[in-house]
Amino acid sequence: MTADASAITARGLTKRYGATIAVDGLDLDVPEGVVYGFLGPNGAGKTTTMRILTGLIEPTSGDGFVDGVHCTDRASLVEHIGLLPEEPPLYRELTGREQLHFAADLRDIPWNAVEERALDVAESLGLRADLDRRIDSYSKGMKQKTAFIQAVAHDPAVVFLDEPTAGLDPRAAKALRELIVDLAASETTVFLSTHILPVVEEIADRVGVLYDGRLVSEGSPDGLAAGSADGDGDLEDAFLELTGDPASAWQ
Ligand SMILES: Nc1ncnc2c1ncn2[C@@H]1O[C@H](COP(=O)(O)OP(=O)(O)OP(=O)(O)O)[C@@H](O)[C@H]1O
Repeated sequence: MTADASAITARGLTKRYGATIAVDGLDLDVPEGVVYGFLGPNGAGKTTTMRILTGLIEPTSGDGFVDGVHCTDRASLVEHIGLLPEEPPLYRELTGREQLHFAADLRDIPWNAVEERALDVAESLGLRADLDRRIDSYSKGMKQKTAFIQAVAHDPAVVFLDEPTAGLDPRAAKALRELIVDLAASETTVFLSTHILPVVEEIADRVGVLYDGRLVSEGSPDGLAAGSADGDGDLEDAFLELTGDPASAWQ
């Protein structure tokens, strides 16, 4: 199979853990320069999908391409992608600035090639003044900001974000949403996994809903909401209908 023009393509992507099928024959086509909201209930397979597409684990079968690079070609993939995982890997004994240097080094990118962009993002998130403090003195939100900067500083073609606003105060969360929209406006593709549906309604161009490892619906946030049973529901109504019986959903 060859890559096509999509930023992200998956064909029959499958991941099994023993008897558990975490991702089950997933087909995806994410166009370039969009914010793609990747939704699904706990255990649906979102993290597993992102781990496959970012080369952290290999699929059991099927293919995935990101910016034209096969997901098992980890060495090539690294310059094309940025990843903010659920539990960001940060070295507590480094300062924020040293951590960002280190992340650039890992990609073989000189710090001066990413410095301006990294500092701009730090400024937008209100972290710039704290960059010379050690990470072990950072709050949860400050660590999250550092991890986000680390994911985007090298200007990758595709950024994978897992709950990027976790731990951020309302001002920082707003700034981060604006940064995500700016990324897409500059042709970066943002693959956004979150349970915060209003964020998806606000900033996603397309939404895919995963359930039991399968894509059960895809479209614009408005399109999905309009597809809910009464036709005038919101994304939450559509999500609950697509992923279980809304009458039995916890209120
Ligand atoms: N390393 C692993 N070993 C065994 N099972 C796993 C492993 N990783 C994930 N799973 C299983 O795969 C399924 C999908 O998990 P995954 O973490 O991808 O879901 P998720 O959609 O990201 O969930 P959440 O919203 O809770 O983060 C779950 O049944 C989970 O228990």
